[in-house]
Amino acid sequence: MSTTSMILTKKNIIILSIIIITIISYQFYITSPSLQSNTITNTINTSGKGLDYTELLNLQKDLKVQQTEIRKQLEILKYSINDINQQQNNKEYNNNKLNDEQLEKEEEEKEKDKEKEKEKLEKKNQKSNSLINYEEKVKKTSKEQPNTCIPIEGKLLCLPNFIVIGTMKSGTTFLDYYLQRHPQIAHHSKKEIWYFNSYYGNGIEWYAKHFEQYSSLENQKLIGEATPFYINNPNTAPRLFTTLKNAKLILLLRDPVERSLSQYHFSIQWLKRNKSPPLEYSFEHLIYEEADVIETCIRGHERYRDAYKQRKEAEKNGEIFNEEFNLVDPYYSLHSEKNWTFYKDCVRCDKCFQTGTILHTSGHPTFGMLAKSLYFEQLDHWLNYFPLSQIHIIRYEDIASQPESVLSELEDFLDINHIDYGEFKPRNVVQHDPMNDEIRSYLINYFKNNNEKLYNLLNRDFNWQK
Ligand SMILES: Nc1ncnc2c1ncn2[C@@H]1O[C@H](COP(=O)(O)OS(=O)(=O)O)[C@@H](OP(=O)(O)O)[C@H]1O
Repeated sequence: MSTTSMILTKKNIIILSIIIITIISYQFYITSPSLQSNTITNTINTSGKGLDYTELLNLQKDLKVQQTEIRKQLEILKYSINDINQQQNNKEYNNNKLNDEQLEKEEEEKEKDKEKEKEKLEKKNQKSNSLINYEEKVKKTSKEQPNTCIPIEGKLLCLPNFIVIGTMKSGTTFLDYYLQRHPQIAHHSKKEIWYFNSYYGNGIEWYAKHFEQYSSLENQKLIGEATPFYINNPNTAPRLFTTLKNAKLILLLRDPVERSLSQYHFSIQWLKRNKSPPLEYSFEHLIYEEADVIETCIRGHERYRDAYKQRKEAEKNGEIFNEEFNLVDPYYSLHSEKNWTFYKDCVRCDKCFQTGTILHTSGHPTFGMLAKSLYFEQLDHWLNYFPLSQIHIIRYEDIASQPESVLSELEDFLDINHIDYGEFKPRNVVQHDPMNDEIRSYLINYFKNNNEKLYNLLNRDFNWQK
């Protein structure tokens, strides 16, 4: 029972008692012998005579009747109070009973929950124990470099222990082709899985299923893949770190001037292959345009950030701000009709102001011909997650000219045997004319600073065009 209803009941009792007492008193007053006796006394006093004996007897009789009546009423009142108290007690009892039952139920449910938690924990422990066992076993069997394996439905799915993270158009297909021929390296279903940049949401099991798996851990091989777009996607490094923080990383870097041109010709082919409209713009046109966008969108980010803030603020206040925003954004009006997400992202979201995000914006294969070649900025971001000692950097020009010695060094890095790969043939070649001198010197100049920074960071001269 709630406190309020208790108070109400007590209040009711008091009110009832007052009413009954009032009624009785009133009755008593009307029939009161004292009232009569007052009259009698008055009579005695005024007449000067006393009452006779019969009158006194009658008075006494009346008094007794009144007394009995009062007693009766009091009895009734007592019963009523008892009754109310009884009812109240019953209610309290019932409520207590209900509370007890509820408490019992809650206790039971708590117990059940505890049991469930216990079961879950036991299952989890069993799982992690089996993982530990597997890992221990793999450690014993594959010497230096244990695979990261996950037990799924009674089977063990093993994940890469090395990943080629970039960069696009730097001989990644060539490298992957020969690594796949090494007997200590497991086969994959395709070179580029795009898990850490695009398909992360598909889950680790999806990723693991792209690699050849072995029933016996004794035969376990090294596992690897090569997605050139990992390096320029800012999400990849943190995702890779949380999933495979011990994976060995391989990065191919090519003279950025040549890399940009290679990407341009790749784009022409890609559009043809995908039956898209052909590229209307020359290499030069796109290079100058992108340089302009990078300058205003990344380097001049403050101006855009302010415009973006203003726009958000206006939207919050229910204002329509597109007109004004477009005025401060020359690229939006210039490129909106092309529907290229590169420019839209640049002017419309603040995440593109982080260096790196704009570098991976997809939507068109020509995007980032310059940006993808700014290696220092990309690597700088990766070094927040992986130590340099974990990243084996290969100069494209070296693998192109002396593949044998480059692969031999890589075998050492991966801790696998040296093998004879036979004859080397270029892979993924796109025939194209060289660039003209004007754009070449523009590009050499464009990449100069960034290249210098890279050389300093790695303490290595890549000897690219100066
Ligand atoms: N052995 C050898 N020697 C010299 N050059 C070679 C070799 N193998 C591949 N290549 C050149 O590498 C370019 C393709 O790089 P990728 O395979 O990384 O491209 S992709 O990002 O996977 O599309 C592509 O460059 P371009 O021809 O300039 O476009 C290939 O010709």
